[in-house]
Amino acid sequence: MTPLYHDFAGETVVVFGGGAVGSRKARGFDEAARVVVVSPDFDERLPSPDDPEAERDTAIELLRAAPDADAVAGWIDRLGPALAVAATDDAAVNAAVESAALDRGILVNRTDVSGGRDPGSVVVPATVEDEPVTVALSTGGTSPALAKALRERIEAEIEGAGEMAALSGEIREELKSEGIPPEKRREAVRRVVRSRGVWKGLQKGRSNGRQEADTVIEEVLDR
Ligand SMILES: C[C@@]1(CC(=O)O)C2=NC(=C\c3[nH]c(c(CCC(=O)O)c3CC(=O)O)Cc3[nH]c(c(CC(=O)O)c3CCC(=O)O)/C=C3\N/C(=C\2)[C@@H](CCC(=O)O)[C@]3(C)CC(=O)O)/[C@H]1CCC(=O)O
Ligand SMILES: NC(=O)c1ccc[n+]([C@@H]2O[C@H](COP(=O)([O-])OP(=O)(O)OC[C@H]3O[C@@H](n4cnc5c(N)ncnc54)[C@H](O)[C@@H]3O)[C@@H](O)[C@H]2O)c1
Repeated sequence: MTPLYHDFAGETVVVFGGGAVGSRKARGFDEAARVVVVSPDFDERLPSPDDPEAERDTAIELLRAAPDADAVAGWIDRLGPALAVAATDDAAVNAAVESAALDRGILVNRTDVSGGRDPGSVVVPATVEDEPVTVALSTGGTSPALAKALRERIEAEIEGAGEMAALSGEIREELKSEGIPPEKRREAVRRVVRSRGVWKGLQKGRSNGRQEADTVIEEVLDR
């Protein structure tokens, strides 16, 4: 397994099966892509297709249908997804989603199998986000429960990383535009992201973090 971050902007993700797992997958992709869930019934965490009052600010579309294994390929052809998620509780339907997707060169996520995978088959990792920082982790499909437990540890570990990314990114651009030689610039940025003082300062606010960072930078640049 090789981890990659994939941009699904402008793409369609189709999820077969609207139960607990299908619902979690749909909500995991809905910020990035148009998401279509095909299922005879839908988990309560998905907006009801029959409720005129339901909030429509989500990109999730619900299609009420229960295609059998033979009909799955036709649904995939009509919807034209970049990724198909097999999340029904019917192994034959999930297998049909996988083979139809692979035949068409479409990425596929089987939620009901772990371990070895066919080429083109993807695992959805446990994810921690502190924008723009994203940590994704997988146990190679061996132990989803461990992936979740590790994700909870990392959540605490990366607290504040989003602010640090923004600050150090800004400093990097400034030092570049000031014409600081690359070696010095790299050393300054490396020290900033490792500085306990800067991390602590950022907890109090961006300007505190910036002040701490400036001290570190001055030391490196000998100014
Ligand atoms: C990371 C996460 C993302 C997500 O799904 O969104 C995810 N599973 C999560 C949680 C979770 N899933 C399960 C439990 C119950 C405990 C347990 O059984 O272990 C828990 C924990 C819990 O709920 O507490 C059950 C389960 N999961 C799979 C099977 C099928 C099988 O093993 O054959 C079964 C048994 C079903 C059954 O027997 O009924 C399969 C997969 N689940 C994966 C991902 C992929 C491998 C990821 C990796 O490489 O580690 C893979 C292979 C396919 C895929 O879905 O891509 C999400 C964490 C969300 C978070 O961060 O909180
Ligand atoms: N990846 C994971 O994290 C994970 C976790 C638990 C379970 N699972 C596996 O994922 C599968 C789904 O789990 P769940 O808890 O969501 O089950 P569930 O029973 O809550 O949901 C299954 C959904 O699939 C729908 N469905 C059935 N036949 C269909 C068809 N022909 N076309 C479209 N939809 C159809 C059902 O109506 C239901 O809404 C199970 O096979 C289970 O082994 C995976």
